[in-house]
Amino acid sequence: MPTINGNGLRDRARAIPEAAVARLAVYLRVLSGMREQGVASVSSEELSGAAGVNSAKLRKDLSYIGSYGTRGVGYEVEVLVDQIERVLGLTREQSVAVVGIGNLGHALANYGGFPGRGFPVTALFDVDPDLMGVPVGGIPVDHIDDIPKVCAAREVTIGVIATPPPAAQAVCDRLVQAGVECILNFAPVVLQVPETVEVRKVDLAVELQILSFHVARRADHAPDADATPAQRVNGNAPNGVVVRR
Ligand SMILES: NC(=O)c1ccc[n+]([C@@H]2O[C@H](COP(=O)([O-])OP(=O)(O)OC[C@H]3O[C@@H](n4cnc5c(N)ncnc54)[C@H](O)[C@@H]3O)[C@@H](O)[C@H]2O)c1
Repeated sequence: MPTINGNGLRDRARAIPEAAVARLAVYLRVLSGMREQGVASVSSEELSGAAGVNSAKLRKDLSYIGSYGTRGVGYEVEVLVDQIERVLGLTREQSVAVVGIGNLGHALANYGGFPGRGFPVTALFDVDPDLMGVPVGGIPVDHIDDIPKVCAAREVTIGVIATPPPAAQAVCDRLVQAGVECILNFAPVVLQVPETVEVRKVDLAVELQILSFHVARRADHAPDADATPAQRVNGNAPNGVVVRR
């Protein structure tokens, strides 16, 4: 199985489309589970089925990182995990700070799934006096004035913003001034950052709208397009006639 490393890997990583990067992260999650179960090799069909993408797309995605598999054997799980981790920059842990410890911040801080994926939450910040020093998920909440000191001491590389929208830009500026170069923003605002800083925005409402679009489009193309979803599930058209499939 051809592999690439060093500069070659970094050059290739720069050329990978954003959507493929997101799928590589999904393959990594699936492959890590397989590795835990002692699976040594996996076919592209098995991996694509488990990841929920078609196998042609999977092979194309893996070709971006120079992994083509072996006919009749497939991909070596251990090797593929290592390659994807290196392309995604996961060879060292990324320490995460969450700012805004309200409903969302509490959920993120208490979620136990991040450390195992290489993203331990190590710092929490808020402005609410009642929260200062209170442990959430085992980590005491600090005031945002302490962002520079705490982020430096805990080597924070990723800042998660879970504040109300009006506070998000100022919080982002503080994180950037503290040397944090990756921001995951949950607040529904567009953040201004220097070119050296990467921002990803999470908006569940947008995801729901995309789902809604797909459902609506599928319904438009269905033979019983005028039926309600319940009628389609039951096989009944609006006029009470049973639809045959
Ligand atoms: N992206 C999504 O899908 C999604 C989903 C839910 C919520 N949100 C967004 O996440 C944010 C948080 O939502 P929530 O329900 O947890 O709100 P919340 O009101 O429960 O919590 C907000 C927290 O931020 C703190 N805060 C306020 N100003 C601050 C500042 N300047 N610095 C640091 N902390 C500050 C508050 O004290 C509070 O603890 C909102 O912007 C909301 O719109 C996004």
